[in-house]
Amino acid sequence: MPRRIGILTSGGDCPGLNAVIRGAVLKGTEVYGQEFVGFRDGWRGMIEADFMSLDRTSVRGLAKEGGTILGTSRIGPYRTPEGQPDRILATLARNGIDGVIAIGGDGTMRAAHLLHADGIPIVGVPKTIDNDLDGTDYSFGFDTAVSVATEAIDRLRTTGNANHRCMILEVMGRHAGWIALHAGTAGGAHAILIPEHPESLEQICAWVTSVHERGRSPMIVVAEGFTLPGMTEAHSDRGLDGFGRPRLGGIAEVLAPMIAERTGIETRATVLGHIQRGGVPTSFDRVLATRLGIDVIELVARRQWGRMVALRGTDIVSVALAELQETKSVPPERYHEVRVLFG
Ligand SMILES: Nc1ncnc2c1ncn2[C@@H]1O[C@H](COP(=O)(O)OP(=O)(O)OP(=O)(O)O)[C@@H](O)[C@H]1O
Ligand SMILES: O=P(O)(O)OC[C@H]1O[C@](O)(CO)[C@@H](O)[C@@H]1O
Ligand SMILES: [Mg+2]
Repeated sequence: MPRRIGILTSGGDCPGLNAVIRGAVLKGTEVYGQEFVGFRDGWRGMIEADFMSLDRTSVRGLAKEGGTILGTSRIGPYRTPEGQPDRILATLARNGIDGVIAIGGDGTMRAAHLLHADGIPIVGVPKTIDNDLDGTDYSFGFDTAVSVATEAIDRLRTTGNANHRCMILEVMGRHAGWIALHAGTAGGAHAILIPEHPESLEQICAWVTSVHERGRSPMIVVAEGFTLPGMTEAHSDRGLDGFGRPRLGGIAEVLAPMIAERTGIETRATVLGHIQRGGVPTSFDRVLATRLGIDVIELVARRQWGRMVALRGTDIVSVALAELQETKSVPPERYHEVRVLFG
């Protein structure tokens, strides 16, 4: 039975991370008598042996807290001499750590898979507001982000209607438009634009015009990774993230003047940004995160390294990290199901 376990949170933060940590620590300490440490700032803490002790007291009241008490980062393994697997194994052994629980998104799970293949005892817990992680029906954080984005749509509608304007809300979603799809559907958007399904400017303007002609304020929801035909990459003018990828954001500001010019309708853009990632998790996300935290301890107890806990229907199951596909995209039929309501 692994006795001392290290936990880390990696990638963007996400409401529910603390609930996972609490669920895992409570189950592990109370049921299996395990001891826990928390690596600070994701993989960095594991690589540099920068960790804090996690006991029952340190996770008290955490189910409802946003962010992560451990901190997170996009600093990863393999990039420095200390980040090589043999050095990581030696660091873990030196500190008496028998296994690692990595809570993160698709990137974190890819890194965990590589580390497992290189001999590191590691299991995964899926998190991401983007809901783009394969292998799990939903990831916690998504429901919270959708709630925040839906409220933003409701608010933009009243000001849009008062001023007879077209309103555009930009939400997160680098490769997948799940937040846009769900929030846009919940908020009754007149068009939803997602990375998986390009729409032409002509089509977008036709929807906007038809809504305006009915005397309503057109409401468009766009995911940050959406591209117009002819754009080779998602809009980015904010430099690179900690892993060297372009930081997205701002496509709504690009679209607004184009739509205004073509339709003659005054158009305003709002970029929701990190507001959708902060704050308290919804009760759905608290329950999902807590269950994943509880159940990942079973993987650890049975030394089922190289696996990730996941939601399948209403059950928590586990899947091999090796079997995860690149991105869980919005399927065409899910998009076309709501597209018939656009305009
Ligand atoms: N293929 C990879 N090889 C090695 N390390 C990786 C790999 N992919 C990701 N990582 C490491 O894991 C970190 C977390 O991944 P990433 O930044 O993609 O966030 P994520 O876990 O997908 O979460 P989210 O997308 O929700 O923010 C990266 O910043 C990087 O340090
Ligand atoms: O500003 P940061 O922390 O790099 O995060 C932005 C990215 O994080 C995500 O929200 C995933 O958490 C992506 O949709 C977005 O591109
Ligand atoms: Mg990701």
